[in-house]
Amino acid sequence: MKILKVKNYEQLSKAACDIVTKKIKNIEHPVLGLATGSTPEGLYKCLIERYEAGEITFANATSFNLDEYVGLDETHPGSYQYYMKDKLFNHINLPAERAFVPSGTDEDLQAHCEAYEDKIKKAGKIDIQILGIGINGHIGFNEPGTSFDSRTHVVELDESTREVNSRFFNSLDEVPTKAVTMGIQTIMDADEVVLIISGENKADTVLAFMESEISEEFPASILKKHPNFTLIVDEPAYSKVPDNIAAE
Ligand SMILES: O=P(O)(O)OC[C@H]1O[C@](O)(CO)[C@@H](O)[C@@H]1O
Repeated sequence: MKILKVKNYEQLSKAACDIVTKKIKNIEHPVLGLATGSTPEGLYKCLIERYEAGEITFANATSFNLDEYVGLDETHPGSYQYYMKDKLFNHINLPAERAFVPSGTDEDLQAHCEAYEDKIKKAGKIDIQILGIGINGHIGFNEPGTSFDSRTHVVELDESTREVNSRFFNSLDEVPTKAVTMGIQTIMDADEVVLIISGENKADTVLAFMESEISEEFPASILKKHPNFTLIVDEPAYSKVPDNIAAE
């Protein structure tokens, strides 16, 4: 595990943007694994700026998003399809037919999950997977207790996750109870994984991550076993980690 400690959210977004930019420039047909939530917004702004400046192109890229709420389609402002269009896809030249986000409205969600895995396989592999983390250690929507062997599947969301994410909805009642998410094994199969964590409200989560044994009770802990994993964390998020916890 490599840890990149940076001062603030701006530097965190730039550090993640530099890593993704390098991949895009060095790989002929890059396959990007993308995340939603508040944390990657700065990364997406930076990628848009570099695209607009002519520094990078997404013409040969493919992307796969981590997750989507069950029951929300792309017209719902709380859906991740809407988020991705709004925050990134509408502003770059990534071909729409290669910008994959799981569907939360497919009639046969089980078949959809299997087809999503097949699409990733067909694309080769995910070259770089961007991740955020939930306060309970979830990655994608893989809540505590999810098998490390899991592939894309339908999950029941933890109440704590629904509460935290209710800020994107008018009320808690509107937050779906289920989601489709890439599995933990799907994430671990990526060539490179970058976890970005920012802000004081994630300080307990970062401490729990740093102290965690590898356990399905704290899904992100498995990332410590990934051969090419970088944690990018800002000072407020790292503020509770004592000096005696070694950062490799
Ligand atoms: O960046 P945020 O908004 O804290 O979200 C953290 C994580 O939660 C999710 O949005 C799912 O709840 C993940 O996809 C994301 O990485």
